[in-house]
Amino acid sequence: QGTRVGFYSTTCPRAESIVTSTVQAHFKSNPSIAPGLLRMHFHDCFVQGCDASVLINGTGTEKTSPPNLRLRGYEVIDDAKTQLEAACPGIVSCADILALAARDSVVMTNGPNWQVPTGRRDGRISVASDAANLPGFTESADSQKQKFAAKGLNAQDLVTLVGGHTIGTSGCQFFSYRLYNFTTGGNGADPTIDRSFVPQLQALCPQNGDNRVALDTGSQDRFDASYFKNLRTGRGVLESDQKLWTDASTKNFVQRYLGVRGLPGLNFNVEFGRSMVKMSNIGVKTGTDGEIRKVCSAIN
Ligand code: HEM
Ligand SMILES: [Ca+2]
Ligand SMILES: [Ca+2]
Repeated sequence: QGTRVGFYSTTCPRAESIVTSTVQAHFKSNPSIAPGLLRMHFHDCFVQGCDASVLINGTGTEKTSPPNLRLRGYEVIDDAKTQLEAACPGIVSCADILALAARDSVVMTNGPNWQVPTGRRDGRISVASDAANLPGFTESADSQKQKFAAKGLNAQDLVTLVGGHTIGTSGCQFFSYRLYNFTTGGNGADPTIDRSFVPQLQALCPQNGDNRVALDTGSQDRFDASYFKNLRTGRGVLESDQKLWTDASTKNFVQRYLGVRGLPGLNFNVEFGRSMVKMSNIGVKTGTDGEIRKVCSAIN
């Protein structure tokens, strides 16, 4: 008894199309909800499984933990839920809405489409300290691999899923320490950053400023393999991203996405869908576990 494609086909046949049209409507007025929803699904799955625990409001819930403070797109999930409760009350879980919305977000940014198994139920626990499961932006490749392995995801899944950084932005606060006084001597920047990229990032992130900067320079709105090219040329924005090029095993997967000669090629679009299905099945509650929330921001 796990998740399956088409779980709502008889109980709420319009479930998936309602989610898609809602994401589409919000995306039209604000394209930044696409990266927002993709990231939110990842942050949900890594804490208590994909159970919408990240959506709960209140003191001390996951939402209030540092990695989740900048999540975007809650209003999209709430909007879809309102419409789904009108169409099929008590049937569609918030966890499934988020999993479907993450897929739709990738499709809307010209990425691959894939079938999302559904049937997740919503959790009743949301505790800020559990968000420590999430990898941090200074994390070594080894430690990133460990945190993914703890969720049943291998090194290929890690490289593939972090490839989600092909869309969206980061606040300067998560990488400006790499630009100023990171080392003494030279330009003071992290030596793994491409030398000509340093002044560009410094201009976008003056000391003490906090702008948002593309994680995939030159291609932040498009779901493509450009992110991996940027890792090769030292243009990874987050320290954790650039480390995927330093570590031998993760570098190998990056190179396979780049189609480096002599290595078996990998297709980013195909693998992304596969790894997303794995990620969106982490710790799922099904059957009579958990509940179907009435409102996504509160336990029933
Ligand atoms: C080692 C693992 C990861 C680390 C350390 C990491 C860290 C970060 C950080 C620090 C940001 C910037 C947040 C902000 O300023 O708002 C970010 C953004 C983002 N992350 Fe990750 N991330 C990781 C893995 C993933 C995965 C697996 C996905 C999706 C499958 C993902 C999707 C995104 C997206 C789409 C954004 C842009 C969000 C936006 O524009 O609102 N990340 N990540
Ligand atoms: Ca969760
Ligand atoms: Ca891109």
